Amino acid sequence: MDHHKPSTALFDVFLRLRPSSAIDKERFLDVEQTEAGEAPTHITIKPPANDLRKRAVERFAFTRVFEEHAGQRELLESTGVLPLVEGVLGAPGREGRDGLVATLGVTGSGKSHTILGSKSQRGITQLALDVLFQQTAPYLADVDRHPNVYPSLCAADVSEANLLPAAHFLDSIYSGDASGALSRATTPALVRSQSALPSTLYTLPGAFPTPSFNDSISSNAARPSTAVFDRLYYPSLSKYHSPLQQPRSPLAFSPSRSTVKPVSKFAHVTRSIAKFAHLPSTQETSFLSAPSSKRYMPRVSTLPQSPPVDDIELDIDPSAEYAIVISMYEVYNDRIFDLLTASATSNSKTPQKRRALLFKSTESSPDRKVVAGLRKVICSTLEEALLVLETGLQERRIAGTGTNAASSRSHGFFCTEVKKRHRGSSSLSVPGPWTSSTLTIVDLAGSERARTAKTAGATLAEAGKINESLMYLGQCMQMQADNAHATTPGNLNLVPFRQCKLTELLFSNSLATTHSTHVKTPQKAIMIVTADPLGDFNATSQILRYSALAREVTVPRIPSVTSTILASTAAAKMGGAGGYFSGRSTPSAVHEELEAALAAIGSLRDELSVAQMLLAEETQRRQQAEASWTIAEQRIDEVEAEVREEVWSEFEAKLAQEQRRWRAARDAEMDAQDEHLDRKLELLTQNMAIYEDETAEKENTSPKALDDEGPDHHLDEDQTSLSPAKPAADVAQPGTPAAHLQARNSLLTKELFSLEDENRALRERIVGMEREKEGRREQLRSPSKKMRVLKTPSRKWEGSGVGLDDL
Ligand SMILES: Nc1ncnc2c1ncn2[C@@H]1O[C@H](COP(=O)(O)OP(=O)(O)OP(=O)(O)O)[C@@H](O)[C@H]1O
Repeated sequence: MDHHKPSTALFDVFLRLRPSSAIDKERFLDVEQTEAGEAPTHITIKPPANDLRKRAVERFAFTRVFEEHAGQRELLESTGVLPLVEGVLGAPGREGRDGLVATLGVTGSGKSHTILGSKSQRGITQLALDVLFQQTAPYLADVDRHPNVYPSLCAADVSEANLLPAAHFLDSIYSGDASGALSRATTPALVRSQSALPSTLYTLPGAFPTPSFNDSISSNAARPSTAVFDRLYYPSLSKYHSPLQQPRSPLAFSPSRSTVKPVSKFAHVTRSIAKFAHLPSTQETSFLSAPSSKRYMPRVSTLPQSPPVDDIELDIDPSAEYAIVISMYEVYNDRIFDLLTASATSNSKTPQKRRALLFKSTESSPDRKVVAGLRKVICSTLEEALLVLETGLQERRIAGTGTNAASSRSHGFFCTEVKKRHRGSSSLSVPGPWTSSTLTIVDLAGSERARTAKTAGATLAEAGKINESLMYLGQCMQMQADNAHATTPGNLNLVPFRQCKLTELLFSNSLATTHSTHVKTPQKAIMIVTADPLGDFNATSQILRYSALAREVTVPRIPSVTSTILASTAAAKMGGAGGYFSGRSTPSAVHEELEAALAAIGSLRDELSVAQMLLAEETQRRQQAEASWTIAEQRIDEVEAEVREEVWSEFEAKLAQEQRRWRAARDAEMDAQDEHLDRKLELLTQNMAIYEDETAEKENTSPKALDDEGPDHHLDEDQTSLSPAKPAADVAQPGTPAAHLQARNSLLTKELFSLEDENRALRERIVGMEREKEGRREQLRSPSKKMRVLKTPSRKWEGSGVGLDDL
């Protein structure tokens, strides 16, 4: 096995060249040959002959360069993917280490081919899964047989995930019964016959003509009996089959040949089929491409088996128990979407809106960010893992562009989580806690130029987002390459990975994080840059510039005419100015300097065009933001008017209510005053009656005494109307009953006076309040004073007794 040499960079960067189908194009990329036995590490790119910008030849260094003939297995072995797989398994007694493999390149350069393979070749993802299952098979925890395994795995998950055993997951997707998402019923997908296919399927754009009877016969001819087929390819599911309902092969239909090209609307499904179904090369699609609400389980038998990896041996911890958990998500327009939960994996007839997930620290993972809320599937066999992978791929955003018929429009993340725990020395001992390490394989969307890719509308907008995220990725890659060359730790730059979701997801696990009790080793990462040596020079050179571990501008290629002009110009300048160029300057040195300058100008122009594109996107985004701002402002005005209206009517209602309360209180107080007055008058009247009675009595009993006092010595009518005190002549003798009565009379008179004063004062206050109320009404009628009143409702009108306070 060829293990690459270790590097201090966060990523080891490999370059893979794809065999080009374009024969009429000029090759611009050459691999520098090395001594026998050594793998190439450098390439040079030369601008095309008709390049008007006169760019220089550039030389790039990578960890290793794979030429066109390199196969999938060579890539698996020589890029360090196997050490990554070994890393996630963990050394004996040790926790595993996270690993990341990503591909980067221009659209159509072979990223998906490298990661996911083709119709006949498996990609790194399938190969890594195969190796992983082969190595762990004897040590895999049995989720179905040991009831405590599943709950313990769920409890150990730190990402708020929804964990499911594969059989349950596949059953929920392919059973055709949305309600029974988690039932253990027989999987109808396995018993569905050809006749069950919806007839509308054949009338959809991109669909094949109705299959003939002969087609289905012929396609079945070479297949083993259905029972054998299912035992072979669905071993984990066969245990759920009812003995009464023997499962049949998932399909008995192979589409006939068709010249109908699938339209881009269905391209994402078509692509998955084209890549994984074992169909003749002319067949572009199958029944799986129809957008039916029912899903059909892909056939494992149709997936490529090559290259084999049975002979690969890795170190494994024999004292450990393992569980393999698959999850998949995509980053689309800078948002994360689960590929195993979304609409495509739903049986619902109406498409469900996809919910974006967060990359965050969770309660159980405070020191490390994770994609929270993913659906994760526990797989016991390679077949289950491949079916889950296939299911997720059908959800991924793919569209046809001018440069690739099935272009990835999102960055796809395929995560294989290896859970590991110590199984205990004896069968009775308690197993240790689960630890977890993840191998993440990323298929990045390709950078593209709108002009070459001929994209428009939503696809153009997607391209903008893709290019933007790739530009940020480029900055991070350049920074990490510079750091790798830094001589002292003080010269290290901070990799600006928080600029977008993509870089955050790719880089955040590469940096060491510590926790009070737990130190996790940073992930090991590999970047495979893919390029077509006969493809788009500008786009490819740009990717190479920011992804290469090192770059240098080498001796430029000088076109003969330019060379002559430059030579004569230089000679003239040297001769005429007497050392315009220093004495050591020769014409060839001048040429080199000028060509280097031209090369720099060329590369600046490239950067400028990217910047211009980004600027156009930003301008468009700003205009959209401004439009929505205006709409929002209008809405705010409307809402404000509504609120004002509402508050005003509420205020008026409250005012009327307060007025009613105030009137009632006033009436009550006036009644109380009247009653008080009546009582006083009554008292007075009673006293007067007593006085009259006593006087009469005295007159009757002591006529003499009465004669002494005189005939006018009683309260006359004027006295009842509160006349002033009698003259001194009328004053009775002290100690006599008359004097006593006189004293009482004067007391009552005083009291009467004070009551009358009080009464007058009350009347004046009532009149004052009436005036005040009128004044307030006047105020409220004036709109300019509305708000003043509105602002002080609590002081004036709120609370039960506030109006009365003013009284
Ligand atoms: N090394 C290779 N050998 C054979 N065929 C290849 C190779 N690389 C790419 N191809 C073929 O080229 C075509 C485009 O490749 P692929 O879809 O992998 O590109 P991509 O970089 O993923 O593009 P995009 O970014 O648009 O998704 C496919 O048909 C693929 O099979």
